[in-house]
Amino acid sequence: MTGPADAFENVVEIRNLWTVFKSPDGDQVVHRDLNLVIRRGEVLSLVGGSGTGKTVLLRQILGLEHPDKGEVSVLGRQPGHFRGMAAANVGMLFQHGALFSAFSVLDNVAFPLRELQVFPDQLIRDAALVKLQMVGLDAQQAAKSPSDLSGGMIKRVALARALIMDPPLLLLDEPTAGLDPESADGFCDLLSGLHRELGLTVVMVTHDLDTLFDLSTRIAVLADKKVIVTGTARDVITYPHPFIHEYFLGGRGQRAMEALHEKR
Ligand SMILES: Nc1ncnc2c1ncn2[C@@H]1O[C@H](COP(=O)(O)OP(=O)(O)OP(=O)(O)O)[C@@H](O)[C@H]1O
Repeated sequence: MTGPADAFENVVEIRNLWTVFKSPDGDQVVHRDLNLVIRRGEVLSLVGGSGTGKTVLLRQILGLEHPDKGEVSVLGRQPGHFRGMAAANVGMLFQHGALFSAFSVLDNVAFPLRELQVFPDQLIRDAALVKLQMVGLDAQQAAKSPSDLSGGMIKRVALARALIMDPPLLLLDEPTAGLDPESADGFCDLLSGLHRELGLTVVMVTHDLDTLFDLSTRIAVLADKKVIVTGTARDVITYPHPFIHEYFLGGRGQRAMEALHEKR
């Protein structure tokens, strides 16, 4: 099956991007002349210190924010220009799931389709149930309220909602944050399977090195207000930069590196 992403080898193109936040204390430059291309089918992870603008970049790809200068294009168009169909092109898994607490699981997943006011309700419910099944949840869980779910289940429901319109591009903000190691492993396995089966392009922000090494096909490192290096885990780890040295070769990085060696 071919889809909208098949026509584009570069699913996301970010060219000469500047992001500046104005405040009474002066302007805060977050991105300065940042460039990044995300190719079809890859799992590109964004890594960087706190406040380097990783989440802002995801929001710009989604079209929720716009750069001060430069260009972001998704499938050849500016993200804000999907005319209400953004969810059909880009699915977003927010850090804390962002479910509506007053809605059932099923209604949360169905929400983006209902918003379109195009499809009959039975079809929408069936589509939501199929997506819940894809993330390992059954009809019994569909009737529950988000407050009855574990952290891992909330992430799964939020993922089902992000995928409801079969978007070719999926954005993940800290997908395993707050999960215990077993749930985090299970969620990584699920993401990895869906990436393969659905042929998704994925952009992920994560601070968790296990998740990073498990899922990424390529890593982009943000420092000095731009992308300083992109490549495989091995490529970026050997790039000479103080942030990379501290991040990957400090105590926690060493442990993750040992785990990476054990896997191969
Ligand atoms: N709407 C906004 N108005 C003003 N400043 C903002 C806004 N959104 C983000 N910022 C600032 O931009 C910087 C980058 O924020 P962002 O959340 O993207 O960082 P991050 O790399 O995701 O950090 P972390 O890893 O800690 O989540 C931060 O200093 C943040 O305070």
